Amino acid sequence: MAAAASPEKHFPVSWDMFHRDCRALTWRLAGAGPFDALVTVTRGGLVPAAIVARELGIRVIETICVASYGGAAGVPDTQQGNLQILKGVTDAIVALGRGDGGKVLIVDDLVDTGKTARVVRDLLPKAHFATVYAKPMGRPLVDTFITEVSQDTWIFFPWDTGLAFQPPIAGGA
Ligand SMILES: O=P(O)(O)OC[C@H]1O[C@H](OP(=O)(O)OP(=O)(O)O)[C@H](O)[C@@H]1O
Ligand SMILES: O=c1[nH]c(=O)c2nc[nH]c2[nH]1
Ligand SMILES: [Mg+2]
Repeated sequence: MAAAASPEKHFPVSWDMFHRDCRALTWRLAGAGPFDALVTVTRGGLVPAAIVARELGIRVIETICVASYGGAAGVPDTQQGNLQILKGVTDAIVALGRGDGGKVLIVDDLVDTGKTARVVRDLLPKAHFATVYAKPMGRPLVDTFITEVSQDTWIFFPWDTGLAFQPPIAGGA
């Protein structure tokens, strides 16, 4: 199944909300550890990974670099294309993620269709997958998340947005 072609609902997330939700995620993860390494799915996973790693005291951090959404200039990247792994993880992390003597935590900002999570899971099948937000299609692929939004909702992260004038509701906005 594909992602919602043109998400109807908006879920804007402020920096404060995001920080609070990442802390809540960490509380939920505390019982699932301890973790020997954290793998963050770039780029969206980088911000929650920094917060979760700080809270859980994880210092071994690796990236898996994946790209799949690419929109036209000036609009959100709501269309998912072919998923590309631009950089994988080291053999040592792959061994840990297969359950060889340690525990790996994967962190991403959200799971939507689950396409990204499936590719990362195939690489690290025994790792614990955590996202801050989840949509129904991708939810079965993650072990821990904090907030679920509907499939036709687009989540707007603070690093993708800024303050802007909002027309009054009475004007038909
Ligand atoms: O469940 P899916 O439908 O696969 O979508 C989820 C992925 O999409 C976004 O990443 P994106 O590929 O847009 O790159 P980015 O992290 O660099 O923004 C998001 O950060 C997740 O990694
Ligand atoms: O900023 C984003 N918001 C979303 O809802 C989403 N889904 C996939 N990729 C996404 N990126
Ligand atoms: Mg991403």
